Amino acid sequence: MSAAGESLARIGVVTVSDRASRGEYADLGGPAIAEYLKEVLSSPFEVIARVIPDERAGIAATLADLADRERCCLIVTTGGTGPAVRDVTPEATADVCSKMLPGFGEQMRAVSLTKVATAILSRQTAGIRGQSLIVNLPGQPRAIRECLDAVFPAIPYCIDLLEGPFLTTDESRLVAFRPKKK
Ligand SMILES: Nc1ncnc2c1ncn2[C@@H]1O[C@H](COP(=O)(O)OP(=O)(O)OP(=O)(O)O)[C@@H](O)[C@H]1O
Ligand SMILES: Nc1nc2c(c(=O)[nH]1)N[C@H]1C(S)=C(S)[C@@H](COP(=O)(O)O)O[C@H]1N2
Repeated sequence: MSAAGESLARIGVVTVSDRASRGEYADLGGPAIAEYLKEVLSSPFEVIARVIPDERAGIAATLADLADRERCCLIVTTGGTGPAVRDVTPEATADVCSKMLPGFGEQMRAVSLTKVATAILSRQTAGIRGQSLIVNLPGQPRAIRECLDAVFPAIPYCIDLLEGPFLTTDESRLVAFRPKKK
């Protein structure tokens, strides 16, 4: 609990990139996700960040650890969603989830396609493991904001349904959608 009595949300940020994990280039994706969360969320949260190679078993183990041991209510990945041989983030996500939420990928691709024709190449998806929502984003750092803006309005309510922390947003930046209670 924070000083204000609100529970501190833990959010996992996973960069899946062979080259960033080897230090061949600086990871711009993970910090861009953390920056986005700082801009949009008005409730307290902390980020638990990982940078890992495009290995299916390692990605699955990282996602499971962030969900089960680190108790992250939300885990956002970047990279490894495309058609290349080593792009296996959606498969690793499905490996550890009990339910998939295909609407997230559909919505992110629909919005991204208005910006870039190659958005069709991303197989990005989302799913639930225990009380964690896992959302995939493409590796291009510039895709992060476009994709998160497309789906973030639904994320706080999804986390409510998983009985996680009550996330609030800076409404001058992004309005979260919660159906009215009857
Ligand atoms: N985390 C990152 N930080 C900075 N740039 C990135 C990152 N991930 C990807 N990129 C950039 O976006 C491009 C496309 O991303 P993609 O995930 O397809 O990379 P890749 O070619 O599979 O290589 P790698 O897995 O080594 O990042 C990369 O070639 C790189 O220029
Ligand atoms: N919004 C957005 N979506 C995007 C892109 C982008 O630049 N912006 N890049 C596309 C490209 S070029 C690829 S190959 C796929 C998969 O990228 P990944 O393998 O880095 O996850 O995401 C696509 N989706």
